[in-house]
Amino acid sequence: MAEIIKKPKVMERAQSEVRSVYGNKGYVDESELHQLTYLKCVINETLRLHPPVPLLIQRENKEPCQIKGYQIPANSRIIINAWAIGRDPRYWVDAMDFKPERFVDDYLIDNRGTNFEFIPFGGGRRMCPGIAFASPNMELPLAQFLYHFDWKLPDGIKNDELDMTELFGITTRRRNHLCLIPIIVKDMHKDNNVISS
Ligand code: HEM
Repeated sequence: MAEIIKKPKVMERAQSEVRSVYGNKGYVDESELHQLTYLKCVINETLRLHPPVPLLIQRENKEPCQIKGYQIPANSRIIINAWAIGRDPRYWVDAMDFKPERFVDDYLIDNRGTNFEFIPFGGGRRMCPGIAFASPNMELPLAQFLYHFDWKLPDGIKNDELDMTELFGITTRRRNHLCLIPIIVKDMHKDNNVISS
């Protein structure tokens, strides 16, 4: 929500996708989530710039090995910086910009650990087993937010001035709560009487 409130065009495209897929149904459920292809790109782009587990889980190598000329002795503790990889200009055009379209254009980049430039859930045999549970749990609430409400920033805050500072740790989160104003879209509910007034 923080990234898309800063980019009105992204907000507009994501909202229009959710609203056209769910139409006058009056609510968003799991049944059509597979059709929200742009929304999935928004989530992937968010995971690229803000991976919740930025350093994955540490690995230890049993055998010595060599990677790109570096000798790695046995029993080294190896930390993989997924956060930095997701922002590396060698792998990403306009690396610091929030552009969900990059995943539309290059849809073959997925988040399942096969594209090493994008590993928000890690990779290999210890990658996150919760991915199938996590994905709809991000998609569903975000789609509901975008279907039922228009959103604006509180008075006095401009899009490009929104504080995006993060607190780093084993997991990463915003330093300050995101404060947004929801404006309910009543037309969405007219056939279903979800809103009584
Ligand atoms: C957006 C949500 C989530 C993200 C970004 C995420 C990310 C990750 C990452 C990066 C790892 C380390 C993988 C590696 O080092 O290769 C991990 C491990 C793990 N995750 Fe998640 N995770 C999420 C949600 C979940 C959920 C919902 C569950 C459980 C229902 C879960 C369960 C686990 C477990 C058990 C591990 C340890 C796996 C192992 O060491 O074998 N995660 N996760």
